[in-house]
This record gives sequence, structure tokens and C-alpha cells, in this order.
Amino acid sequence: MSLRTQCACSCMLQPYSASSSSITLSMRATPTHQRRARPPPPSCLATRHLRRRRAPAGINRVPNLGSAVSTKKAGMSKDTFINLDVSHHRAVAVVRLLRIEKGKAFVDLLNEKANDSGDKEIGYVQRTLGFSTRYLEDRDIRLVTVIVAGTVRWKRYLDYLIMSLCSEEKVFREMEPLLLQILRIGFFEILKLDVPAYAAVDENVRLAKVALRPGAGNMVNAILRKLVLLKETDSLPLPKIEGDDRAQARALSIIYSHPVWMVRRWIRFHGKDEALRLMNWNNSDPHFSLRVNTSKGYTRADLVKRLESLQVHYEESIMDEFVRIREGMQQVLKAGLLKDGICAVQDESAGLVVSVVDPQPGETIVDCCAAPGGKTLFMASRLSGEGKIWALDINKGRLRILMDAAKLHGLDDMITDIHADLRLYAKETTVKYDKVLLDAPCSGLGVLSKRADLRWNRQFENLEELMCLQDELLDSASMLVKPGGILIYSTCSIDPEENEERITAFVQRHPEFALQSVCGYVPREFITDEGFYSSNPTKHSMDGAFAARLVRSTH
Ligand SMILES: C[S@@+](CC[C@H](N)C(=O)[O-])C[C@H]1O[C@@H](n2cnc3c(N)ncnc32)[C@H](O)[C@@H]1O
Repeated sequence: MSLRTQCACSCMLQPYSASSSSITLSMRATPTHQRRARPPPPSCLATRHLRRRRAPAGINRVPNLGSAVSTKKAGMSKDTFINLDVSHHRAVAVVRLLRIEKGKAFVDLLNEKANDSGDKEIGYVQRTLGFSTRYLEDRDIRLVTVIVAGTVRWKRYLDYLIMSLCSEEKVFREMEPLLLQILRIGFFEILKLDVPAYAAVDENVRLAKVALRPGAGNMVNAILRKLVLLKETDSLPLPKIEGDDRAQARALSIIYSHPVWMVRRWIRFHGKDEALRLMNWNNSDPHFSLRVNTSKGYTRADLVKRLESLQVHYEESIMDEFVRIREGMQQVLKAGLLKDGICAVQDESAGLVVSVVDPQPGETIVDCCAAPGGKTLFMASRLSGEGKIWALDINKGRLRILMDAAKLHGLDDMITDIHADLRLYAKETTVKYDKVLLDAPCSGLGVLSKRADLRWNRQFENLEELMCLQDELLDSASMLVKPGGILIYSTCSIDPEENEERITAFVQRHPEFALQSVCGYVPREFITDEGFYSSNPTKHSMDGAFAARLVRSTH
């Protein structure tokens, strides 16, 4: 958006501040006849009824619309009130954060405007907060993504500081959810985004006033100002790393904003230095990788050409079909590169699992936990039109996504879906396959940089349950391997108990299977001493993943 521009509601906007797309309307700036020239979009008009709407759970009261702009002045219909006095990206971000906290949304780091959920989000903001926002600009969408992902990642650290700055702990414990989210956003902007203090304070105070009440704005003002002062004098309160292991892990869990059990586990398995590196990696902004769809005849050079024409910076990858991008996903989405099946978003760590499978033309392969299908499609494209893949998954909706993607990539002829629980399917079928891939459900501890909310959704108990399931699924998958065939077990975890230990236990239960080194299938730096494939975020700058190749005896 240009610095001085016209919003969809025909009102002249003041310039953006460097750090914020917050807008304050200057009604004086545009003569009435000009403002009348363009009708408001439906989203604005649709707010007419909102003032009488009841606030949903989590929002304490109907918002104060005192600062709303009467659109009568702007040439709109009489009763329409549009609040254009808060920054849109913060309004959308705060609602998304509330929804994430209630488990009703995910932190989607890939921008969603392309599939219309950007518009849905705005509708939700309007219904929830009771004020209208215009359609989000690309820049706003990027800010929503940055703020939501960052605020979720740094939640523990931010809450520690917010609690320290409240007059008493009780004030923090009993804080209404919306107010807490606004404070988290303000703290994140000031501490991690380096948004100028005056802008972050002003904008979040305004948001609290509009979305809650003037008193809430005063409280946000007082706490954020305290924070600014502490930051300027370099005296932010932080826990000391001292005491026994547990106490140290607790302090680190606040400073690096991770659950205590994860910190303790990583220190135990990887040592303190590596644990700190891992947490730093998880807190950094992720890059994304794109895999070109060779099955439609595209090459990496074609993809690179398209990225160059979109002015999206890329880095080449160790894998022939991949490129990496740090920014520019919106341009990629808008240009239709995904929608047209030219490429797919896939991390190279997942691509290397396919290299471990090493699909060969003519083979029959069953992908036992296939959905949403990233590996299925890549395997199918490597079959060069000869061979067949069966994509099995317990989740029907995710299987549908897989088959839609297969159609988009021109691979549906080569893929057959099976909607089943692998444990039942393996007992019932007599069919055996050349290769069986079990990409098992796992903790996802290798992908925490891309899934900002995942660290808070995982408990230690989940790990124990997952390991039981992984053993059961391994036993079932092994029944589908033909004599002399190959079983590949993979996860997107870096946890030895979900990886190496599952394979050690499996080989003890199944002497008919022998471990085969992945040597020759993936580059040397990804091969462990035992012959497993392992990608490590801090070492390889990609997601963490694991795979083992097991060969079944011929009799
Ligand atoms: C890690 S995801 C698979 C990701 C997929 N391989 C890809 O690359 O896009 C694990 C999948 O296992 C499926 N799953 C979990 N339990 C299952 C079971 N008992 N039988 C079949 N599929 C199962 C889940 O529905 C989920 O889609």
C-alpha cells in the first residue's frame, strides 16, 4: 500500500508508521464528494447490526464504539458505524490468538489469503470484536502472521514479564483473556519486533479501549510504559539459571519460552549447549522450501525463473527438485504456483525421507500414514509413470486433500487411496508390497520452528502414548512387506525414543527384518553411525526428521 492512499471505505489514510500498518482516519483530508465516489465494501456495510450483538465467551462485553466513525459523514448509510481507529492487523491477530488459545485455530505460518480464510478471519473479527476492518492488505497479513507466530512462541517468556509487571500475581492470574492477548502483543512488539515504543503503546492502548473499555486501555498503557522503561534501562526481570537441574530447566524454559519437560529432555539427550541451540532455532523465523512438480514436466530452472519474475529471493537446495525461500510466500501463492500444481511446499527433511524410500519405476508401494500426502506425491513423481502407490490413512478428510493434490499434480492415475486403520487393514489384507513407508504419527519435535503452537500442545504423556502407537503401527506395517521387500519407518521428530529406540525394539520383536544403512540414499552428513537418516535443525538448517530402512528376509 502506498504511503498516502485511499482505503476501501473511501477515506484518506494517514501515512503508515514504519512499524505498523495501524491507520488513523483523517476524515478532513478528503472532500465529501470524493469520499462518496466509491461505495463501501460489503464487509463495512455488514457491520450495521453489530452494535447489538452479544459478546462471545472470552470477550467480556460489547465493545466500546465511542471512537467509531459515523459513516453518515462519509456518505454511507445512516446507521453504519465502522471503527477504523485500530490497526487491522492487531485486531485480526488478537482474535486469532484468542482462538488458538481455545484450540479453535492454528498458527498458520503459510499465508492463507489464497484460500479465502483471510476474509473469513476478518468476518470473525467483526463478529467477535464488533468493529469492522477493511480487507487485509498483503502487508497486514504478513504482520498478522509475524505477530501471531511470535506471540505464541514467546508466550511463556512474555507471561513471565507481564506477571512481573502487574501490581500483584492475582491481577495476572485473573486477567481477562482478551486483555492478556493485547498485552502479549504489545510486549512482543516492543521486545522482539523492536516496534517503536510510542507506536506499540499507543496502538495497543487504543485496541484495548475499543475492544474492551477505557479502563482496560489505561491498564495496558501503565504496564507497557513500565516495560518500555525497563527495556530502556536494561533492567528487565529474568529468572536466574541456578539451583538443581529442575530449577535451571525452569529458568531456561522461561528465557527460551519452551515447556520445562522439553528443556529437561533435550538437556538429557543432547546436552545443554545443543538444547539452547535447538530452542533458538525453534524461536527463529522459519524458511520454507518449494519442491518443483517434475511430473508435470517442470524443472527447478522453471521454478527459479518464476520466482525471479516475482522478485522472490531463493536459495538452491541440496536436493535437485527443491529451492528455499525466506520471504515471498504471498507472492508465490498469489501467482498461483501452488494452485496450478507447479510446485508444492515441502521441507527438504521430508524430501530426504523419500530418498530413503528410493522409489523405482515399476514398484508397488504402500504409504501407510499417507495424508496429507507430501511424501506420497513426491514418491509418485519419482516413479516416472511406472508403478503404483497406495495411500492409506485413517483420516478421511486428510485423504481427500491428498487425492485433490494428486489430481492437481497430474498423479492421480498412479495413486489409489485406502481409508482404513492400518492396524485393521494389515490383519485383513493378503496383499504384499515391494516397499512399505510408515511415516508415523509423532510428537513433531523436529518441526517446532514452523509449528509455533505445537510446543504448548504437547505433554510428556503424549510421547508415551505415541510410542505405543508407533510400535503397533510398525508391527502392522511389517505385515504388508513382501519377502525381500523394504520397510521404511520415518518421523518428523528428533527424539531418540520415537526414533532409534522404536527401531531397536522392532528388530528385537521381528528377527525377520534387518536394518539396512541409508548410505547411498542420502548425503553423508545425514547418516548416523548406526546407518539411520537423521536431519538436525541446528546442524542442517532444516526441520528435524528421522528414517530407518529395514529389509525383510526372503523366506
Ligand atoms: C505424520 S502424519 C503423515 C504425513 C504424511 N506422510 C505426509 O508426508 O504428508 C501421520 C498420519 O498418520 C495417520 N494415522 C494415525 N493413526 C493411523 C492409523 N491407525 N492408521 C492409519 N493412519 C493413521 C494420521 O491421520 C496422519 O495423517
